[in-house]
Amino acid sequence: MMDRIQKALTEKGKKAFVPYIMAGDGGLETLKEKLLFLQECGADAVEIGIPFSDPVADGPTIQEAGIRALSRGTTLRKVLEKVQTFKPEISIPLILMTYLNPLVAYGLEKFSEDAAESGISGCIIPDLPLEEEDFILPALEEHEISLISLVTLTTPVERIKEIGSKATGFIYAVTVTGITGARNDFSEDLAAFLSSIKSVSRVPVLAGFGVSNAEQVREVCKHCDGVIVGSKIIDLFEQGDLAEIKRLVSTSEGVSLT
Ligand SMILES: O=P(O)(O)OC[C@@H](O)[C@@H](O)c1c[nH]c2ccccc12
Repeated sequence: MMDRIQKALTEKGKKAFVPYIMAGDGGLETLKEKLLFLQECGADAVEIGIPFSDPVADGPTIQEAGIRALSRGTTLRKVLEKVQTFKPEISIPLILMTYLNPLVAYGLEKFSEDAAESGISGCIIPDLPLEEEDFILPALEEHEISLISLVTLTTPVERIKEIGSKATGFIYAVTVTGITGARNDFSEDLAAFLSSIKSVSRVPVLAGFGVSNAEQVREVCKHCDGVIVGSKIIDLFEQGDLAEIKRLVSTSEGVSLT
């Protein structure tokens, strides 16, 4: 059975575009307007980052956004409470990107319950290894929250197969060896990497890390089902360039699913 995220990413018959924003960057009161704007631009889901003091996978742009958000006192609890206030206005799936620590501090059961209450459809937890998934999976499953799996260029084939057979929501294919942030070009192996994941995955495969312009969106989308764009979206919100965000998000409009 398709879960809510899978459905949203495939039902339009086009490649998916999933922007990432940092909750609390610019103040938590801007979260609603940013989400509504992205939804209106045609985003198929939004990844909401929870700021954390030791964000091991984050590049400079996301780290700085996280520091800005933390300095305004943003916490996981406040984010969930805020999202709950405008939940009826959001029709696209919201996916939380958080490291494990804030979840453990919150309490896994309580978190899953509150997240579901706020309408959260999925979670990305980059520092949770596959072998430890059972730590949180039952609580998430009970509340119909998908745990999104990450696959990187260095993930062995056998492991990709295992992830592909179990994945829910979508598979997040990390397109670079390193941290988040804009890049000029991708690995030559990118096409092969993405096709190998697609061949074993029962859910859509979305690629992220380093995608920062329309040309890259089109290029990467040739080999998978959609893209995730973080640092560039954060920069554009910082600059107040909403027109460019709209243009970038709509790039995937014209690219059909293959
Ligand atoms: O910023 P980029 O290069 O566009 O990549 C997306 C990324 O920022 C977002 O998905 C993300 C932010 N922090 C993460 C940690 C792990 C995995 C993914 C993420």
